[in-house]
Amino acid sequence: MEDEEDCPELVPITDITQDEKKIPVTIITGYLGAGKTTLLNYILTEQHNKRIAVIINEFGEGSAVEKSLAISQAGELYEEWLELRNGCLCCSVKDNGLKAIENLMQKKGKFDYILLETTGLADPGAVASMFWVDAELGSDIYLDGIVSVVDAKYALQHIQEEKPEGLINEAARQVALADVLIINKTDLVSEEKLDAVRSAVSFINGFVKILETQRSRVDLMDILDLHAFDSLSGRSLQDKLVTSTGHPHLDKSIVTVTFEVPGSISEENLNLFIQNLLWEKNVINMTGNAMEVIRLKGLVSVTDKPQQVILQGVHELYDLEETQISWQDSNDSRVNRMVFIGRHLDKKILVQLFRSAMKS
Ligand SMILES: Nc1nc2c(ncn2[C@@H]2O[C@H](COP(=O)(O)OP(=O)(O)OP(=O)(O)O)[C@@H](O)[C@H]2O)c(=O)[nH]1
Ligand SMILES: [Zn+2]
Repeated sequence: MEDEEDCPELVPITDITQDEKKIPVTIITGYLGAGKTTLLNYILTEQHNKRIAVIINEFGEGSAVEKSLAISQAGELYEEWLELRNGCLCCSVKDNGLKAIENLMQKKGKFDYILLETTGLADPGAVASMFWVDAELGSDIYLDGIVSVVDAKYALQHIQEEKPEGLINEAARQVALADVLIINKTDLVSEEKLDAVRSAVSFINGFVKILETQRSRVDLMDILDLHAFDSLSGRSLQDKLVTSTGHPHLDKSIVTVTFEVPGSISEENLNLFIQNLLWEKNVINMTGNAMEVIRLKGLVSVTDKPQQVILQGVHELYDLEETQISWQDSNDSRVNRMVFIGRHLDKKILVQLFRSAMKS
């Protein structure tokens, strides 16, 4: 009979969702040696009012000992959760962070934020995706944002490095996926160099918020609680679209493309449009290359839906979510606003395809 007390019927579903506080996760990514661990160390030793759980990736063998020394101060590598003086929790792992997060969930209540460092060569998109595919994880935590750290001295070199045909440069990919970008080690470069890094980065990702640091010293407020994936309100996206400058198309590099098309699209056609792009990869540009979308964001008007719908995509995965805002209440008449970050993107073709998907 005890089981019946937990029966879902006894508790209104709305109460469950309101009571369950999901824990935000921020992914810290960036090229080898850019300053990710320095950032996490800084956060772990600063006084702040958050209880942050940090997962540090120790993939690069060389620096592993040095890092753990810095944090544990015991000179030992550890894989268990370690409680620090300022209330934070820390764990270093050798493989992917998923297992560490699962272990961490057993300590629920001891922390209210998770920071996850990916290895320097990791594709943060794959890590981000895991929050969408793992339903069990998804009920406890949510992805708040992706922070990328670049090395001011080597960023240009890393970003511009040519990869063999078909491969995307991972440094550029990390910039493309970032919600916040930290240009670290500014002490090592001239103002001119810093300018060049700044423009290279905004060329790739027209929406990224840029911070410039030494020793990864950031204001926590600038990197936490971004709600980059859940509260992309119609207004903020519109503001972004208005202020963004059109970036010229350049083959072989990652660029940002945005458009706005008034009207509505059926859910079915919207899914087809996205799937052709993300899954089938059969959308071709003028030079015959398949468009490759790394990051996709949108505010769409779906036929027969009174609410605004938010579209979020990272690589092959995407998600359509109805917002609380209905089109009637907002001052906007129905319009679709889309942002694509990726390679071989052609705005004209994307708009044409979207328009024809609206008609059919
Ligand atoms: N000059 C200078 N050095 C820095 C700065 N920030 C970090 N470093 C140094 O850069 C090196 C790499 O920093 P980490 O924080 O370990 O970099 P990481 O991104 O975690 O490196 P991986 O985990 O190997 O990818 C360390 O020796 C740091 O002390 C900075 O602002 N200026
Ligand atoms: Zn690191």
